[in-house]
Formats: sequence, structure tokens, C-alpha cells
Amino acid sequence: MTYCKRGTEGLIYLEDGTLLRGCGFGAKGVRYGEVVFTTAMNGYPESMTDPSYRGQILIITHPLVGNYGVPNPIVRNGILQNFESEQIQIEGLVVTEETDPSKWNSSKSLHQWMAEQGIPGVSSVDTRLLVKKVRTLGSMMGVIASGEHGEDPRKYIEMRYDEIDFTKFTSPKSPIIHQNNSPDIIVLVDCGIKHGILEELYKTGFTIVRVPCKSSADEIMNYSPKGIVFGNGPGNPNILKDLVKNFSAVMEYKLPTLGICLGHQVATLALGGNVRKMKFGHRAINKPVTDISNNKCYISTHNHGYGVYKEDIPPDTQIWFVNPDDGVVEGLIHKRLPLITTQFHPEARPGPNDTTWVFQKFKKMVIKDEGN
Ligand SMILES: NC(=O)CC[C@H](N)C(=O)O
Repeated sequence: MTYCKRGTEGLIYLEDGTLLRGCGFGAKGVRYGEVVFTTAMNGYPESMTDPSYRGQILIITHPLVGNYGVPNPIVRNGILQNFESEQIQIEGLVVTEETDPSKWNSSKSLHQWMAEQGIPGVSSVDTRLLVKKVRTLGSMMGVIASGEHGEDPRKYIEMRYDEIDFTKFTSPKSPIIHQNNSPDIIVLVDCGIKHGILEELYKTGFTIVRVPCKSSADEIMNYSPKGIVFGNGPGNPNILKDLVKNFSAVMEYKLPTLGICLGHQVATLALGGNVRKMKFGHRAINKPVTDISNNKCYISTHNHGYGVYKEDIPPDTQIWFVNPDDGVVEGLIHKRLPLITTQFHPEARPGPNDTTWVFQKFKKMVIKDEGN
């Protein structure tokens, strides 16, 4: 029997039949989702609030999680400085050991935060075993339960992750304006934007208008933007047909465009390339990406389960970045249009700041375009 310090039992079930019993924490309840893992050693408040994790049960491989607690949100210009969105987005959290905090700016424990937001956690399970399964068999559906043990976990799996359009939960319902000291507008197509991306865009000095994920080209162009950003977002890009169609329509205007993560995948699809499900994805804050124009390698933050492979890039594009470990295309540059994309997260939340210059590059594209 495992001793559970919060007096609650818990379990994690993988659809290959693996069932591990441990301790529950956070909210009591049962959730299903795709089971994925991150190797990031810190940054759990950022990862857990990243809307791209919607629909997923997250395993953190670092053995102790919770040491520095959860801070009070800090908001500047309507942008969260220390979380990626207003709420926890993951379906559940799996860790080896969940700890109580000791840090000057901690306002609550990981356990309290998850309890308040209705998200179950499981600790005291062999996360190495789970990650080996996921790495060997690939990402799969699973069920997490804290305090409530259904007889048969399989019955909780209602739908496959790849078939659900999660953007309807994570995209704003109406436009949101982040006024800056400039009348020039960048439209950000928001399918569940990380506030780290918003912050880096705001730092370019432009006024940022976030529009709902499914906005049409006309709705986007009504703002007379100087540039457009297609940001990150949850789920399978291959089912987001409207978004892909709208991307194609917007490209007709030949405005400077930046695609990040889901935005990179949507650009790939709109331009005639392919996006495929990866075996278990990239989720970490220390992933290498090599700029193949100069062979410089950067350490970057990743959270993607789909990817573009070399043979699948669209016509008229060239590879910008590649992951040297597995060859996945991590960025594209269009040969004729002012379009750049990254599959990784140049905003570096919570990861290293090696690649924030990508936003400066985009700013230069916008200013150059204005000069014409
Ligand atoms: N961070 C993202 O935008 C992720 C894109 C997509 N949902 C994927 O998992 O690959």
C-alpha cells in the first residue's frame, strides 16, 4: 500500500491496459485525455496553463513538482506575465512526488491551485514506466482519477483526442485589443494564445488585436493590419479546415506573416504541405533547433504532437530550422511571400531566451513592408 499524505488515492490508466495506482491530489475527479510527457524541469505554472495542452493528461518527468508553489498572477497591458492563460488547461497532472512550496512569491501550493480549478492529479506512480510506454507505443488515450475510482477506467474515454476541435474552448469569442503606443496594428489569430507570445509581440511596439480562431480574411483585413500572426493552439491541425482556408485567403494580401507552432502547421497545410502525427511529440524546454542557413543551434521550448517532415514541406518554401535529433522541420521561410514560421516557441515561456529574436525579425519584415 502507498502512503498518501493527502489521504486520497489515485490512478492513471493508459489505453494499452497499463493501470498504475498511487495517490490523488488537486481536485477529486476523473478525466480522460491524451497522455503526453514533458521533460521540462521547471515552469509547471506556464506549462499547465498553456492552451495547447488542452485535452491532454500531462506527465512531468522531473521527480519533484511543486517546490516553488504557484504565484499570484501579474498582468501588464492585459497580458499575464507569469502564466500562459487565465486557467489550468491540462486535463490532469501525473508526477512522481508533489511537494509543498517554499518560495517568497508562492501564494498557494500546486495541490491547492489544482483543487480550486477542478483539475485532478496523481502522484507516487512510476513516471519512468509511463514515459517508456508512451515513447515505445506512442501517445495514447488515458484516464486519470483522484479520489474516485471507477470500476473500469476505459468507460470514461468518450472521444479520440485527434478528432476534437479544442479551439472552441481556448479561442476568445470576440476580438481583444492590446493598445500600444503605435496606431499600427498586428492581427493575431488566437486559437488559444500563450501570453508569452502576446508579450513578445507587444514588445515589438505595435498594437495587437487578437481575433477569434475562425475569423474570416475579411474580418482580419477590416483592421488594416501591417502584419499577421497565426499563433499556437491545441489539437489536430488537420481538422481545422476553416482556419486553413482563412490562412490561404489572408495570404492573398501578401502581408508580413508569422506562424508559430499551430500557425506553422496551418501555414504548411494551406500552402500544400502535410502535417503528420508524431509518435510522441516534442515537449520540453531544452530542445535543439538548427538554423540551416548558418548552422547555428539554439535551445528552445517545444510543445507539439504533430509535425512537418522534410518530405512534406509545401512548394515554394525552404526549411529554416530543423531539430537535429530527429530531423523534424522546426521552421519554414517562404521563397516569394513575406512568411516565416517556427514550430518551436520563440517566446521561450518557460524556456531559455535564445530565440526571442524571431519577433525582432518579424518586426523588421513589417517595417520594411511599410516602407514600400
Ligand atoms: N503548441 C502548439 O501550437 C501545438 C500545435 C498542435 N496542437 C500540436 O500538438 O502539434
